[in-house]
Amino acid sequence: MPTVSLPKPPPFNKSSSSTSEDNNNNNNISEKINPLVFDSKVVQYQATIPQEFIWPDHEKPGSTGPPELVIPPIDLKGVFDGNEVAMSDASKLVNEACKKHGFFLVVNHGIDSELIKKAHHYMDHFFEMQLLQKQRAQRKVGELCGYASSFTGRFSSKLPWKETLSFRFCHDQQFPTIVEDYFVGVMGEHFRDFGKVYQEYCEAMSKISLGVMELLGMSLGVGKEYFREYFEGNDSIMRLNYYPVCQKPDLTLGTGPHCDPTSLTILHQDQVGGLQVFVDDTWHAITPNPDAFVVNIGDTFMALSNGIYKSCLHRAVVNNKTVRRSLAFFLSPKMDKLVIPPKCLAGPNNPRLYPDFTWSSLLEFTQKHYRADMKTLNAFTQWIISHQIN
Ligand SMILES: C=C1C[C@]23C[C@H]1CC[C@H]2[C@]1(C)CCC[C@@](C)(C(=O)O)[C@H]1[C@@H]3C(=O)O
Ligand SMILES: O=C(O)CCC(=O)C(=O)O
Ligand SMILES: [Fe+2]
Repeated sequence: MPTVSLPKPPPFNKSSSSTSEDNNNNNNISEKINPLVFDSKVVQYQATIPQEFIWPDHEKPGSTGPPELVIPPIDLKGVFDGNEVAMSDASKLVNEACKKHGFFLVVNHGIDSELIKKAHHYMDHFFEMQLLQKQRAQRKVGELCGYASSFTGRFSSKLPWKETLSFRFCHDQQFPTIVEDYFVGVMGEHFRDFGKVYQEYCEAMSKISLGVMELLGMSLGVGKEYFREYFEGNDSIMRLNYYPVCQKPDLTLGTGPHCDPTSLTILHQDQVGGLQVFVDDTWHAITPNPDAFVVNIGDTFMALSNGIYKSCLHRAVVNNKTVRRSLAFFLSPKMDKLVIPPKCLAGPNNPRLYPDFTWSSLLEFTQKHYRADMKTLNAFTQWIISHQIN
């Protein structure tokens, strides 16, 4: 993914060291002295958890599972068929959920269940390789695409108990095989079938995302086409999450508490369970449903809705029994797209909450200056204001 450079403001409280840093603490441990390696084949058996993976007491997941969040899944069947009543019913449910916590489930989405199964199964072709093989796709500092074994070398504390593989998808005729080409490029010809599977999966995710954008447009009263057109040429991110077994799951987190900085997330989790959403001041478990996709609003869409819809606060916990996998499609507009809410969503009674910005500038902020958490958009807003070049 090209990193689009911002106008060059002074560095964002850059530490002197070039090693890892994160916004929550700037203690810089040089990886050169004792490089921390997160090898899933090793860490799954470790009873002693390295300090860097142990979360602060107030963020630890605790040993008892939280209550389940029970919300009615939204049936997309009629919505996608143009059934007015189905669209009206669904848009009311979406409006209620997104105003409150930014999370909902969709069923009857039309995505082939065999494709979903294949997308889960193919993950193991990559993640079960030896670490050195996986590191052929190693993600570079400041970039989003590639393989990461936790984020050793990127962050210095509160490291997530996961491996990730992230890649770009463009809904654009000019890039019809971008995913397949990426994997053949970094892993070789024997990864062509792997790339084809995720090319097809991303095309399905883009299709469902644009359908949900019609629903969101209707629910906000701006009409079906407004957001669909805005995201038509989306330049999105696909991420495969692989959470190894952890012997001390009450000390660690697979993915820490955060709001996705992107616009909309379409997530499919396997049957293990571990996704949690923060609603009514408490964490709630999302019970896996193989027929449902989890959909959550991200920071960029919260800004597009002028704060009317909430970016969903969520996290993922791990367990001491079995590996967990999830497929996350992060819908994002083109890099240079300006994030400005439609005029009808801002006015004297509801003033603008966020400045105009491009998606690429927010993405770069999360990749080079700030570890995305539950305050990213406010931190980004402050950063823009404090570096305003007039
Ligand atoms: C734009 C992105 C940054 C992250 C991947 C996508 C959307 C979600 C973001 C992330 C998952 C939020 C939690 C922190 C993070 C560092 C992670 O745990 O992976 C975030 C991703 C990233 O910066 O790599
Ligand atoms: O794995 C999950 O269930 C959640 C992952 C997530 O929130 C993310 O990748 O942004
Ligand atoms: Fe997320």
